[in-house]
Amino acid sequence: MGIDLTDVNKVYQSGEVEVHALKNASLHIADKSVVVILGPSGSGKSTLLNVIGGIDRYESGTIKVEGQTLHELKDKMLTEYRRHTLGFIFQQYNLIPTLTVYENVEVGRHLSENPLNMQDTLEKVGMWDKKDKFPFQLSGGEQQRVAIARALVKNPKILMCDEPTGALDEETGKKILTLLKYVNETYGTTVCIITHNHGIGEMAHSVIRMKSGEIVENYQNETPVHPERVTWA
Ligand SMILES: Nc1ncnc2c1ncn2[C@@H]1O[C@H](COP(=O)(O)OP(=O)(O)OP(=O)(O)O)[C@@H](O)[C@H]1O
Repeated sequence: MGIDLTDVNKVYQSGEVEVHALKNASLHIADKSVVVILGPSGSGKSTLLNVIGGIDRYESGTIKVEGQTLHELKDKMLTEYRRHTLGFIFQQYNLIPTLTVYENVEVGRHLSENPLNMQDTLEKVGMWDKKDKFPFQLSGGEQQRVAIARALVKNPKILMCDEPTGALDEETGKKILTLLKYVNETYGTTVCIITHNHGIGEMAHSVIRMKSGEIVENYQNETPVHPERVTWA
């Protein structure tokens, strides 16, 4: 089923000024694919992720995710949708500083009716041996692994990643991308990655490029490379 957008428009009212953040956006994202969304700052990448993620409402058009039409969902159903269908990962990890690694991941588990096993999830991201540490005791790459585990433990169909490697160096960033690819292959999770780093498109099944709120390019990549081999821009 995947994700389908048809003529989606999103306008932000900023004082007197209207910002047309999405202009007639239409696209299809295949189930179980890795999608990279590229574009300059302010081009609408996060807005696209937020409307698909049910964080933000849209003015017109249609978004269908796994057969559900988002604007038809009442608030309660939209909350359920965010909890069960989606996981989110951000550039700044957003871990709770007073909770251990294990406890941070438990937050994700409590949100889901059908969570994955805690130990298995923490082992998959390579953080089981650090489960009793606090975020300040971890490197950036380790914190991002915990954030991935927190999203993953919910057993989501779709993982939305907003600049997941934005705060990381090349070596660590590629390890995180390798982990996201592993999640895609192991669990069949659709992985959407927003980035400024063009090279990351090389690992994707499809690449979307945005400019001034429009999708100006959307192509399939027939030969995705291993994340370790992407050109780091
Ligand atoms: N809550 C908001 N209120 C008003 N304007 C907003 C809001 N969120 C985004 N915008 C505007 O919408 C446009 C698209 O923003 P968006 O964050 O989607 O871009 P982006 O491509 O993700 O940028 P970046 O790469 O810098 O994160 C920008 O002009 C931005 O200023």
